[in-house]
Amino acid sequence: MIAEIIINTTAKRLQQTFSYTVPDGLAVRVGSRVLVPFGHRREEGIVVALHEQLDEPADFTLKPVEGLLSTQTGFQEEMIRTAIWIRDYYVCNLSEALRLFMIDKKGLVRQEILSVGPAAPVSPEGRQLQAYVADKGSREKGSLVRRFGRDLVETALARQVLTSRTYYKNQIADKMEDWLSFVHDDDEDILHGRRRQQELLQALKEKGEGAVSYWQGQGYSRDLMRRLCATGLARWSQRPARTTNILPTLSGDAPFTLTPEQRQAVKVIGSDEQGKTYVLHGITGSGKTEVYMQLASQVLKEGRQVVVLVPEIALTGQIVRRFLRRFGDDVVVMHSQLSQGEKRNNWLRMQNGTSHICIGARSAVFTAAQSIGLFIVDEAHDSSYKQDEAPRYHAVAVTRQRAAYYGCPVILGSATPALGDYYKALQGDYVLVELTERVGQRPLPSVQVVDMRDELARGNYRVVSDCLLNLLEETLAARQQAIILLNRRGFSTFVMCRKCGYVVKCDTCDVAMVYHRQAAHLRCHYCDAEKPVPTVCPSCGSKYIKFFGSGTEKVEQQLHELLPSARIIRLDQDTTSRKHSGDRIIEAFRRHEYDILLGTQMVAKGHDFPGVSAVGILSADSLLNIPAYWAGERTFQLLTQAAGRAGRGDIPGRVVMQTYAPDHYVIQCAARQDYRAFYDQEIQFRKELGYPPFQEMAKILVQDESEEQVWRKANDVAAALNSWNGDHGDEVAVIGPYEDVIKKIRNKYRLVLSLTGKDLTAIKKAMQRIPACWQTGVLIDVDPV
Ligand SMILES: Nc1ncnc2c1ncn2[C@@H]1O[C@H](COP(=O)(O)OP(=O)(O)OP(=O)(O)O)[C@@H](O)[C@H]1O
Ligand SMILES: [Zn+2]
Repeated sequence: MIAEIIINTTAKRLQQTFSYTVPDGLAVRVGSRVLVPFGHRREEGIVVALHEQLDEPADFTLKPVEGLLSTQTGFQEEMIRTAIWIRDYYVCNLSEALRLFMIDKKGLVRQEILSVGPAAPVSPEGRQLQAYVADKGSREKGSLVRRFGRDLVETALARQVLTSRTYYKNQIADKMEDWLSFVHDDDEDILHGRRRQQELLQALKEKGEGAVSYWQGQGYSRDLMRRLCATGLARWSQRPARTTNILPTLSGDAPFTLTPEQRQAVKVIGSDEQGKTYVLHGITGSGKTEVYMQLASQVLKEGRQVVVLVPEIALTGQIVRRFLRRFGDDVVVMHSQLSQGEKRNNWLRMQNGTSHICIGARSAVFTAAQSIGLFIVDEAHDSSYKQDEAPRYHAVAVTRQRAAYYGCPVILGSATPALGDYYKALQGDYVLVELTERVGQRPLPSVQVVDMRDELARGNYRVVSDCLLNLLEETLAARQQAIILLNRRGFSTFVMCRKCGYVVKCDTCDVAMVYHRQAAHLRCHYCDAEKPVPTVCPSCGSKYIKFFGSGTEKVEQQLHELLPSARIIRLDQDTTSRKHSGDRIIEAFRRHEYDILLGTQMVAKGHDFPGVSAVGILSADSLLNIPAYWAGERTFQLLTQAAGRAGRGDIPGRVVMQTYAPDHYVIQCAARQDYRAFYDQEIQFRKELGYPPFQEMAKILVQDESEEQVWRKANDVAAALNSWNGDHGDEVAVIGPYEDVIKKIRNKYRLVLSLTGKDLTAIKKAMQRIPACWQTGVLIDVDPV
């Protein structure tokens, strides 16, 4: 048997496959991680294909695969296929794509184990060393070197007093947890008079087993459990831990009786037989989560697994908790704050089928599995599903690839579906399923658009309009809660000298620095560099330094002045940098320990706070002015989602949207929360201008510290692409290079090239082989967002 192997490295020149023979008896399959000789070294390889023999006879002898590594965390064939698709679609290395599926990327550890050799020692020290090894058994070389010194150990090896063998293993320790399981209750009588132990035994019998921490939560002490185990009726053991950092209250949570629309959605998606993609367009508060959960439980009954993607785990703790409450131990939660060992445990639980639901942010799309029966992408329009480093994949696209293999459906849930997804649903490529009403016939909030130009004309220079101030006062008086959205953090957005016009910029990026009052410095939002707050102009020395623009910090201060009794909490990158802090802020607000939640787009992410009856959007058009074709779509989504946080309890919601462009169709449609009207208008523009979904797009970013080099590199790329394009009937529009919106970040100049065409498959394939595209500093981004 011949194995085609890819070396686990990102070096471009090693991206081809290499052939090795497979020794008899070595259980190598497609997806195995193996150890192979490579040059003078040993490397980790991944088997991507197996053949009976070579296609063409080789003019050299093939080396054999030396051994299997980490049989547990190998790849399934489906993963290899998906990785190959990612390489071809996103133009990256195969090993980069394969690494996405790996839980222990750098797990390969070399170990030299020494045992007693055939030769007799000559020196007394040698005798001592050999006797020690004979007594203790084989030892790791390092530990013997520490004890006896390197010279002695090396000499013993050279003289064969000791022999050595090399092992490679994956060095990630399993994190264990204590478990309690039921054994039998035949001679239950021995518990006579010990009521609590009897109760525990009964509970155990019903549930079968559970983590010790779970039983503690049920009110049984560890001591009691130990005593029960001493009787032999129950067993105490250790297992790889399941790790959910969001405290699970494992108490059961019963399904709701579905609304007719929810029932219809469950019926349509639940009877899928062809593995279609469903756009679940449900307005805010229409109960999409319940639809997900009932479909998930159907899939579980068939013994298959479910993958649930959520935008950002810290901000979407609520949906995670709902799944945990309903499905308990069957859920693993994947997020970036887990340790390697914890991630590995979760990964293994999915791989061996101990758990059936994997819920997590973007990268959870790569979870291992036995057999996946459903993929759910919540808030599928969210931009966090796109990875912004290589490979620049989109989780929705990966989901569809994997689902095609498993023949299972994909649900793209959102109140504001991505334009491209909705288009495909209308075209019939996807299936559109709609929830048009809020649960409990609650109305959508009423929205008032405030023209900030009028405010200014009336002499109100504050960030908060009179109209919003009134709404907030009424809300607080009624003991309700409010959310305020401002998509800009910090205190002031830039600092300028009024005498000479000097703006304080970052030293390494071509952007103005933002004043952070609490931290008392200026900060660059691109590289996080800091500078002291100037008191005189660094350029002309005048003292007419002025702070312009308002961020969340400033609004917080103004609100305190306007509403002195209000309890206000801020949610933005600055207040959520510490572990779990985002989740804590959100939960404290839910418990009504605060009246106003103020923050960046984080406040608009799927939260379900029944106490919120008012929402204020301070600058509805801030995103609209970004020079990108998706600016309108992003703005509509943000506004509609933010507005949708209001009125999810018993009191109808009210929203104030402040803008300088009240007549803009995006603002108008968002105010009416009319997705379809927005879609009809926007799709028309996209069609006229040839943007996605009518054309495919790719962006190439070229970076270099030298302005001259960056132009040279970018021109090389452009020349190569144009020449390919010319040979192929100019089927792709190659635009650029031109300067990026931000000319320089972290001292690197940035140029952009953009490619558009009906079908970019061919040019992408060519790019894999064009050297100019693989220069350092050249980043290829397919379907950029
Ligand atoms: N059938 C039902 N009966 C009663 N309550 C329900 C039902 N379905 C969902 N709910 C409740 O309705 C509320 C809104 O549901 P959910 O948060 O799932 O909405 P959503 O569609 O995800 O909204 P958004 O897109 O705004 O995040 C939740 O508090 C949920 O518990
Ligand atoms: Zn900077």
